Amino acid sequence: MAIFSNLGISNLPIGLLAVFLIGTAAVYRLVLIIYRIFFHPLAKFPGPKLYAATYFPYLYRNAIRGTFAKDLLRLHMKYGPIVRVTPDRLSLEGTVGYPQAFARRPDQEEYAKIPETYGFAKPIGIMVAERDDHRRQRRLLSHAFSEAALAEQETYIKYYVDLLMTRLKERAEAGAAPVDMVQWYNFTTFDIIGELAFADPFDSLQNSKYHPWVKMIYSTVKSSRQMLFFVHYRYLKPFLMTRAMQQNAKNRAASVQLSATKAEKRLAMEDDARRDIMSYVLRYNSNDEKGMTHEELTTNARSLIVAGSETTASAMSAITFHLLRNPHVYQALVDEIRTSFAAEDEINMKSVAGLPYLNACIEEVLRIYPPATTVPARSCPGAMLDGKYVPKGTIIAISNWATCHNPRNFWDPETFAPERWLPAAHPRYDARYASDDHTGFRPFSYGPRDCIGKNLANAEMRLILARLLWNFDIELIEGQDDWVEKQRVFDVYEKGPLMVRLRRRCVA
Ligand code: HEM
Repeated sequence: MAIFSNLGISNLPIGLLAVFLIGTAAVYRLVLIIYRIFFHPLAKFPGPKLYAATYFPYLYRNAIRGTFAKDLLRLHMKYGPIVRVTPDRLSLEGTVGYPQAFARRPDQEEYAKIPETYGFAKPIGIMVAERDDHRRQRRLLSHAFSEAALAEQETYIKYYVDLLMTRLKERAEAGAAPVDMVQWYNFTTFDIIGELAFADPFDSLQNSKYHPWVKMIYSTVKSSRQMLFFVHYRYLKPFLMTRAMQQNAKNRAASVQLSATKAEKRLAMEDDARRDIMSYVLRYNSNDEKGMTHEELTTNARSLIVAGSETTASAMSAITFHLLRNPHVYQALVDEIRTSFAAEDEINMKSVAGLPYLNACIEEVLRIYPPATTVPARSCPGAMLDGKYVPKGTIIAISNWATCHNPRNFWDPETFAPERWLPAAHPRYDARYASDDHTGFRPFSYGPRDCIGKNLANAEMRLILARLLWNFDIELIEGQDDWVEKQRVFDVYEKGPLMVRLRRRCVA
């Protein structure tokens, strides 16, 4: 109350005092809004005024409604490659963001990761570590993702792709009832990465059902996103925090615990005959300051599972959807796969890497349906972007979705056209796509923190797709045209089932 007596208002009646306080708060908000819209250093960047004035529209659409990742296309089409989306946040198209902010910046301060956006309290682990710590961990992990390591891991990957084929053949033979491909791709990618990171698959393919941890993972990612809303609007928590959100938050805690237990189990193993990701890290990990700490090892094991499964399964689900909706593309890919090999056992990671149309289909799905719709945000160190100064501490994030769907960057962007990625010498090359601007197409991000698992992801996608189309004729069950359109995004796509009918192909 000393403050009130200093202001000389301690003797005001309580009602008047309340009016005074509310009035002061309202004037403060008004002045703040005017400042943010007209005088803030980011005022020179275009965007809706409401977004510049308050965090609410961005946070509500992003964290609660899950529509913001796709809304960004409209904003970028209207305002250009840089749009102000909150008082202190800019959304960038990849055409500006990748070359100007994400590229290597030797001798300059980096655009730093923001641990809270991942739900991390501390900068531990490769995803959020600061520059030097990141470099050390990345160097150690990169042994496990080299071409040579990938070749050694093929045995594990092949085992699960074989198992997927077996399970799908069982389904096809049991009367061609429709199957949900989202679920089967999830089973496969989680089993593979579980085997590679923990030496412990989730046995989803074995049991033909979700492991509870895998089932939880989507809700744990969603929970991290939703909680960001309540960081800004704590007082709305009792009104907007639904039972489902509370359950998501509990799932997140359980999932962190389970992955720590699995990682501990792997670290306790003495099996140096294994050639999984951990075996490489441990082989090069020393006990001096260049190695990874125990906490980093366990945190990274979980990060690999989250980063390496959902993303690849999303891309696989979407490629299936787009192929089946575009029969001429489906047929061209089937023809390439079925004429390139004499027998199924010729299909391996090396032999599929050279199939141009298959590679073009994968590039195209990563464009039209980038598994990371928005690349994790960074904090600007104070730098020029597109000729304008962006102050230190401004949050920037690149929208892959807006970049890849903007007709300024890609001709006929809503059409699934693998032809745009073919070399001019290919018989299916189509010159209409020659004007596409590929600068902003970086589905695996760019620079020193780009995706370490991109070779693994591409290898998995090529192998699964080639084996699938070798073995089956596939048909989309009707009534699913809006499968992509209706998906919301909470960092990852909220995918519904993708129902297809599989028929075993008759091989003479
Ligand atoms: C289609 C599949 C995938 C896509 C589209 C994808 C995309 C991405 C993106 C956009 C990033 C963020 C980079 C940044 O913040 O600048 C990332 C990081 C990362 N990804 Fe992937 N990813 C995929 C598969 C995988 C796989 C299979 C693994 C490994 C098992 C993996 C492991 C990682 C790791 C460890 C990071 C952090 C790298 C670092 O900070 O140095 N990803 N990925």
